[in-house]
Amino acid sequence: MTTLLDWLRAQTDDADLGSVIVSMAASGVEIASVLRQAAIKGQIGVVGAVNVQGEAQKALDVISNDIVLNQLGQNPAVGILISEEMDEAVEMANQGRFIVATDPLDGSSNLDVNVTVGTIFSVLGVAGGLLQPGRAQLAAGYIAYGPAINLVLRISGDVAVFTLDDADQWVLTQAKASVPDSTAEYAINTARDRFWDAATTGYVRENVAGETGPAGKRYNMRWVGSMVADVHRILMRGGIFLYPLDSETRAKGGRLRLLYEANPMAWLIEGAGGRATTGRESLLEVVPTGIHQRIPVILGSSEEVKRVEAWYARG
Ligand SMILES: O=P(O)(O)OC[C@H]1O[C@](O)(COP(=O)(O)O)[C@@H](O)[C@@H]1O
Ligand SMILES: [Mg+2]
Ligand SMILES: [Mg+2]
Repeated sequence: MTTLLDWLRAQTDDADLGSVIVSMAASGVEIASVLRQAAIKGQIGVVGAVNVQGEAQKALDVISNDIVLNQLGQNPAVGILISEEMDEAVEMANQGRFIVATDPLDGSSNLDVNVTVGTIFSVLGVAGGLLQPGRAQLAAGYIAYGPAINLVLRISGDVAVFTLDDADQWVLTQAKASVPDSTAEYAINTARDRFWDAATTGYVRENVAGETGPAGKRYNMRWVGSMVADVHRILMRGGIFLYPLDSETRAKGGRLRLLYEANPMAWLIEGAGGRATTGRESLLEVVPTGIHQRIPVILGSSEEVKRVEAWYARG
């Protein structure tokens, strides 16, 4: 049995970097426990309400953020925390060498219906400043809270998958996740069809045409609505995920966040042999202009991502 600590020791000589990942993994164990019992404790679907003990109830997004803040606050290696749930970057008292950017609870609209959600994180060096391109990441990962609880990690080599056991230990269950180059499965919110640009519309129409279209094969569509769950499926068996720029999200720059959704997922997908783009440039090359910047995201099996890029290159 290979544990998370065994794997970290083999992956990096930097014990501080390893400790940041251990802190995120510990946050995941705590968040998993909160999610398991949230309905019992009346924490599902209520914000600003008061529970039976008369305590103010906090949304699970906020509870998850507090857990990460507390775990990282105890780690001397962490200098700065950027979170979807906090307007400003927080300078940690320890003034450590690492920045962590996190979406503490991704897919939270799925909580009410007991569908997989996750925690996403990216690790950068403090010396590079807050606005570093994804290519500068030192490590990235996510925790998927599904039927099994998985921690998926990449430092700079292979993408590894761990599963939480009954003793709250992370056990390595896949040493090298690999995204196949080709796929017949795509993920996009098709209810946004009327807002799409020509490239997205063109690509999806070809897929819907299946074996009668230019792709010459039948496709299937899957959309969980939790990026973590959709990306996990792609890491496990291939596929493509699209949250493109559309006429409704254009003014904001997209839907998903660059620092703590797009970049860590792109880092993992590329590490597993896949590809990640905005449609017009490599996601990992984008230099952020703000910590909560949004970005179009297209990632997954390389042949499919290249097909979308070809559509964008047409105009
Ligand atoms: O509501 P839509 O258009 O299906 O968007 C779903 C996307 O939004 C997200 O839920 C955004 O994440 P948060 O839940 O962290 O805000 C992604 O996980 C998911 O891919
Ligand atoms: Mg999210
Ligand atoms: Mg979130």
